[in-house]
Amino acid sequence: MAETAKSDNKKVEVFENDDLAVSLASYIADLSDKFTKEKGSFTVVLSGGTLIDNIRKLLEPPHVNSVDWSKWHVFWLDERVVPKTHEDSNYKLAYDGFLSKVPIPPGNVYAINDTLPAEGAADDYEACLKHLVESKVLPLSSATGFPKFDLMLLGMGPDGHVASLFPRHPLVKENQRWVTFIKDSPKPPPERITFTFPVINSSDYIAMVVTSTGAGEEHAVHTALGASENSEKLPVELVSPEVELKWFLDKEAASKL
Ligand SMILES: O=C(O)[C@H](O)[C@@H](O)[C@H](O)[C@H](O)COP(=O)(O)O
Repeated sequence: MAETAKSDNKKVEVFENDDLAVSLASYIADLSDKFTKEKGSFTVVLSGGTLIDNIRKLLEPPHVNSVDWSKWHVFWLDERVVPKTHEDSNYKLAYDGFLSKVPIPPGNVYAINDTLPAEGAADDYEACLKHLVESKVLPLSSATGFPKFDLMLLGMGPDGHVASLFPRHPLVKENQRWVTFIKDSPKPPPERITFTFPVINSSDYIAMVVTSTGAGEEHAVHTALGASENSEKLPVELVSPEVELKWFLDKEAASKL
């Protein structure tokens, strides 16, 4: 389990078996503790996909009892435009697998408005973030002017996408909006809302969690962390938070490094 500092704020760790989930839970719990002590709250952004399963160890001792869940504020990096009860909903995935099992105040869980079409849902989520800036739950980054989250938990698709920001899609370059929408996502379902890169990169900490699904994640990991010569960067290569980017890789995802 060698740790390699790839640059000043980037760390890469490779794990076997359950070690990834154990280490990721400790990482999240430590940051929860740090931010709760420093500012009385912890703002966490979830992804869909395999991420919720990978944070499962937070539901076990010691973390389930020691984390101050009442201080958590939970957001989504991206969400599918479907009802919250739908099998494709990232909210449902997180609720069933995580949120229903910890005492986070329901008012601190910021889900998409699932009664709106994609464009309206993105506007609504951005308005929700603006309200939280006004009420001082979210600060603005002094470096970028975009909202600053404490920790974002990212997954990565085999094509190198993060959130719902896909390779060669114009949304990758969006630099005004905080939250935007996509109606032609190459990964189904097609309609989603997503945080934009300026918001992603204004966060303090990002955990990039990649566990192989057998779909070829190791190639995008190699492009992002190996000696890639590609001129056009994959979305995952554009991730650059303000304090620390930490990669959690399983052996298969790291097999081409
Ligand atoms: O709504 C989604 O599809 C997810 O939020 C998505 O952005 C996910 O994080 C990546 O696609 C990685 O997915 P896996 O973890 O399943 O590889």
